[in-house]
Amino acid sequence: MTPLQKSEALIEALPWLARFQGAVVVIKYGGNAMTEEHLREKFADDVVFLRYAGLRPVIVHGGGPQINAALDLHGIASHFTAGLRVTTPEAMQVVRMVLVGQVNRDVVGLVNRHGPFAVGLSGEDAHLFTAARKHAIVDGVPVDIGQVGEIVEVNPGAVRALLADGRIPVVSSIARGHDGQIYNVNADTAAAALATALGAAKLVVLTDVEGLYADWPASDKVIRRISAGDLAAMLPTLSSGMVPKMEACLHAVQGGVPQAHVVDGRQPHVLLSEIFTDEGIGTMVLPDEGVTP
Ligand SMILES: Nc1ncnc2c1ncn2[C@@H]1O[C@H](COP(=O)(O)OP(=O)(O)O)[C@@H](O)[C@H]1O
Ligand SMILES: CC(=O)N[C@@H](CCC(=O)OP(=O)(O)O)C(=O)O
Repeated sequence: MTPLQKSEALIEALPWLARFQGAVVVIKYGGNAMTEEHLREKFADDVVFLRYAGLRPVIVHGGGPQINAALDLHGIASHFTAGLRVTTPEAMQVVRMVLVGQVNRDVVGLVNRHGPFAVGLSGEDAHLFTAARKHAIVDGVPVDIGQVGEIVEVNPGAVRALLADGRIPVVSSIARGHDGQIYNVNADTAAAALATALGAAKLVVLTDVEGLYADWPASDKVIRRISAGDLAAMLPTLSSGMVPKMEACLHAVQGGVPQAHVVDGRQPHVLLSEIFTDEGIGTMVLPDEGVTP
């Protein structure tokens, strides 16, 4: 690249830099998107770039595959119902240990190679997330899935204080209940709840597929834009991990977040491509009035 091309690439970002100056962007970093070392470093570079560019990034991380590995090691069987891990009390201890003690630390460490930015939080801290026991709905019938929580209250004060101090909050999706128990919350759900509570300008969900496939697994045609109404109609047809993910995007947009994106975390620098270009990366969910047919 010549110096002129470099300058042109930078200046192309000007409209987005102006638009998102000071904006809070909540980034859901999925466990499947963090399996390769070189991609993890690029992800952290992107987040720090956003911070220096004047945005206020907040990371909510997952860790599904990392939890699976630890449960296997402990000889604890685990399965998913409607995209949610059935969580026994003994599995809950492992989930918390892996998310808060391992994955959170790894993400904080990657970001902090660049300076004193990242501060890790569990959703339990300062009552960030309060949850109630959630039941999965299978064929219209509520099914008990153990210590899985749905978020009933978000108290984002601690996150706001960190943002005001120029930090990058890194949040694990564990919540406390009014009943004193701890709950395992799907990380997409947690990210959407936090994006809504913070009045974020965007929710960006990094996963291991290109976006929402129109007719998965029969075809890999990616839906580029979808309205909240059309997504609500499509939800009952979705399977596995896409159920909580798309439900989360829908709730964020219905809760006032102007746009939610599902993007491919296996693509290097996908976060910068999404925020600073008009290339149509992944799937964008918009409020009903925001989608032109
Ligand atoms: N319609 C769909 N479009 C894309 N992926 C789908 C769809 N339905 C199910 N999936 C599956 O959902 C997975 C993503 O969910 P999940 O594994 O929970 O990701 P993450 O760990 O990033 O949260 C994809 O890898 C894919 O196998
Ligand atoms: C209730 C529930 O399913 N919790 C998830 C929490 C982690 C998560 O969501 O991780 P990913 O984003 O990598 O899928 C779990 O136990 O796997």
